[in-house]
Amino acid sequence: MTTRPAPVILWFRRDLRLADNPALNHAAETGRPILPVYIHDMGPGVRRPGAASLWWLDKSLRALDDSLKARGSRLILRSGDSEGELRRLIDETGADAVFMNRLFDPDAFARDADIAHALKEDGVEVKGWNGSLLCRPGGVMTGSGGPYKVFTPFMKALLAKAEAPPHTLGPREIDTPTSVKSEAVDDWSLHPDKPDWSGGFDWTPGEAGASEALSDFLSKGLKTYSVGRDRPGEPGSSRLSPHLHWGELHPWRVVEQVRKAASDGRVPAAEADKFVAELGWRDFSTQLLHHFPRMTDTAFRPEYDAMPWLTDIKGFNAWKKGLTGYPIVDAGMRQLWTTGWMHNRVRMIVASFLVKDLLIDWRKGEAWFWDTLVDADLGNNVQNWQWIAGSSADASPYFRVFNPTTQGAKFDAKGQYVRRWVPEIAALPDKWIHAPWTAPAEVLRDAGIGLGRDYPKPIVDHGEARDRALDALKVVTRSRQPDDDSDRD
Ligand SMILES: Cc1cc2nc3c(=O)[nH]c(=O)nc-3n(C[C@H](O)[C@H](O)[C@H](O)COP(=O)(O)OP(=O)(O)OC[C@H]3O[C@@H](n4cnc5c(N)ncnc54)[C@H](O)[C@@H]3O)c2cc1C
Repeated sequence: MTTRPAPVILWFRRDLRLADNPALNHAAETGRPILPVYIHDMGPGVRRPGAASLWWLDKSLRALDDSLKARGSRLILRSGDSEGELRRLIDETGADAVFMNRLFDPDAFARDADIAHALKEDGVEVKGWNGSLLCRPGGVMTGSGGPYKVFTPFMKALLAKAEAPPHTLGPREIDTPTSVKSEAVDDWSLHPDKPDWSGGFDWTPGEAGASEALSDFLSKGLKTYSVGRDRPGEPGSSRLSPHLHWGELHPWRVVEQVRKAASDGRVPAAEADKFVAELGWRDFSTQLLHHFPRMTDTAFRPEYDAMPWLTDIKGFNAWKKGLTGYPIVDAGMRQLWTTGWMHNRVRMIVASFLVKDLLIDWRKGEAWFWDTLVDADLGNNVQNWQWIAGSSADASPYFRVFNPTTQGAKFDAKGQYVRRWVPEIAALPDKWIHAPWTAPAEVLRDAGIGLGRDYPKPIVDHGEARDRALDALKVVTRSRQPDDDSDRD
């Protein structure tokens, strides 16, 4: 009688795909049965996903299960403490190996290291790979051996050193023992219900949805990406962020396809390069957080923790609800709430408004984004919020204050974006769409708008708020001079 070899546990986390999945490929190479498992661990230690992320997870797990079933396998679902559930599965099945793609967020990384250490002590083989970044943190370091703190040299070094792994589709058949019990995703209540505000989430989570989004972008937005990515009223960016966050496609596949579009002459090379550079911010943010884990809660530049933030509950609520009286800010916050996503240019504008015009701590904004974004990602969210606050490593200086009116006029000149998300002022002519309070009384009357009745008057005067922010900054540093509007590039 032949005994079945001990299975390998394939621990899925934020790598919810079968193609280009190093842990899956290595598990398949062992020739042993594979136990694909996802553990829903909402315990302390690692930041829990926000509500919009859980919405995504719900759908992505179902899609992954379908893909596994098509290969003769299935996704085993367990909930509870990660180490405890892995041990339970090991006891139940006799598995003696755990393969995973690494998470690089500091808390998850530390937890996984503890789990690996403990399991190895008990004779279990534990192995991890990079399946989510162009280059694992630490893969490129400065000449003096430290982590990069400035984006441009980081990206240059990354592109010079890191190599795309070969494209793989994963095994055609996956042998998974049928006797192992799984929980049901329905029982996890990941989809919001009190209230269910996800009616406007127009996304297709999962590997197939990610491929579709990439194809769509290659044939449309990429051609004019460098300009289009800054036009919130047009579909100019890839919208790949939630797919990338959940690991539904490998970033190197994205880079390869984008570069191929350029080498085939379908898009200008400069557009492809610009896109790859933006994608690099994802690696940059993650490696920064990995090397400086305190960044999740404290300013990268510690002097910024002395900022005299205000507790402005009314202002914070107006910001969250999209009722600040600044149309581009309100449009962004409503897009976020309705769709679980916000355009990058507008993320910068609304973040600057919160941190500078309202003088509210960036951590409050980061937490709101964390709960409401389908692409909420610790490295990207924390790094970008600190970038806006001026406290990150390679940050926009604090004295650069985004002017919501001129930003709106520049990047949403015809007001398409604002009209879509702030319909109560849609009838205003373009000239006043980004500053309704400056419109003459008869223009407002003709457009049927009563300011303060149909749409709020600005909750702060931007000029005064800017001066107040710069005053507050004096607490932090007296060495910099005030400047005007900021553009990231
Ligand atoms: C305050 C603030 C908070 C943010 N929070 C997040 C977050 O939680 N999760 C997140 O994925 N992005 C975050 N971003 C970055 C950026 O806004 C989004 O990645 C982008 O809007 C996603 O849309 P896209 O996929 O169409 O981007 P594209 O322009 O098509 O870019 C392609 C990919 O590159 C990466 N990327 C692009 N810009 C950035 C950037 N500035 N930083 C890091 N990666 C980038 C993303 O993975 C993105 O999907 C934040 C930006 C700001 C200003």
